Amino acid sequence: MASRITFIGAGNMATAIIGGLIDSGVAPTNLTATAPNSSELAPIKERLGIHTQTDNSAAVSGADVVVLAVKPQIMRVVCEELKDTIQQTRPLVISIAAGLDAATIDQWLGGNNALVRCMPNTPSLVGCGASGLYANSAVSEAQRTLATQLMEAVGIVEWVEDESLLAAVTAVSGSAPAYFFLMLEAMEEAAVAQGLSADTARRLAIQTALGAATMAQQSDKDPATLKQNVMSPGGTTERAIQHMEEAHLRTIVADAMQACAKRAQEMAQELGSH
Ligand SMILES: NC(=O)C1=CN([C@@H]2O[C@H](COP(=O)(O)OP(=O)(O)OC[C@H]3O[C@@H](n4cnc5c(N)ncnc54)[C@H](O)[C@@H]3O)[C@@H](O)[C@H]2O)C=CC1
Ligand SMILES: O=C(O)[C@@H]1CCC=N1
Repeated sequence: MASRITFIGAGNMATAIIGGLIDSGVAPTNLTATAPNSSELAPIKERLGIHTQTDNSAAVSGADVVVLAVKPQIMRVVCEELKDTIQQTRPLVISIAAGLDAATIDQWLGGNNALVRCMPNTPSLVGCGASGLYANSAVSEAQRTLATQLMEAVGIVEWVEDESLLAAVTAVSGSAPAYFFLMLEAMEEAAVAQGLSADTARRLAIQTALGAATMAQQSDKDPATLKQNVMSPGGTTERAIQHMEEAHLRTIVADAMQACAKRAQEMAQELGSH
């Protein structure tokens, strides 16, 4: 991918995508990241070899793709700062902000922009990202392909044609690495309580999560069947799963994902009165 890509914001999500892009073979010199303080940018420049800038407008001039990777709460200010340059240079704009809808961001950027909304996740850093994408009507087929290539460099891509479904994507993949990290935390704590060292417990739990995810990905069997295959009748797993079902784990997960999607919708309303 020879495109010049500028990231506005150089935080957790931007650096995860940048790291994944570089690992996938994108030249660091084609990548620029911005932040208000050069003290935040210096270690990123040093570690990744990308260009860095504290001036957002200067950073977007000459870019083919601009990735808006700041917190939703400051997106408006940032867009207004970029508006004039973007109206002149017309790059493909990709917003990764949770909640904020495409029409709002487009309006903040002066209107008629080719805009993709993307909900990525932090495993992009290790090439195992999962991103949901939505394109507004100004996005060309070539730009859609470019956005797909960009995010496929760091993981899998699923397009949605109904923008409101990005809230569900946020619940099932954008926020979801945290659910699995919570599970790892809880399993480590429980194993330590049963006498294992924290190191041993963590290594075993992480490898098991990786193994289960890899099996689920590679197998032609669904997760329910794979689960059943671990459960010997009258055995240990059956007892553990019975406990989780009786504690309503499915309801807990459903409620948490509902709350997550609802928060994405609330954020759109709070921040995006276009
Ligand atoms: N962290 C995650 O797992 C995910 C985050 N997102 C979205 O990504 C966006 C960024 O989130 P994080 O990376 O977690 O936040 P973060 O706080 O780690 O990064 C924000 C970055 O924006 C920079 N920044 C602040 N003001 C700026 C300005 N005026 N101009 C340029 N840069 C500025 C900060 O210095 C920082 O580098 C958010 O909109 C969030 O909704 C989406 C999916 C997953
Ligand atoms: O928690 C958040 O708001 C962001 C969006 C998805 C993951 N992190």
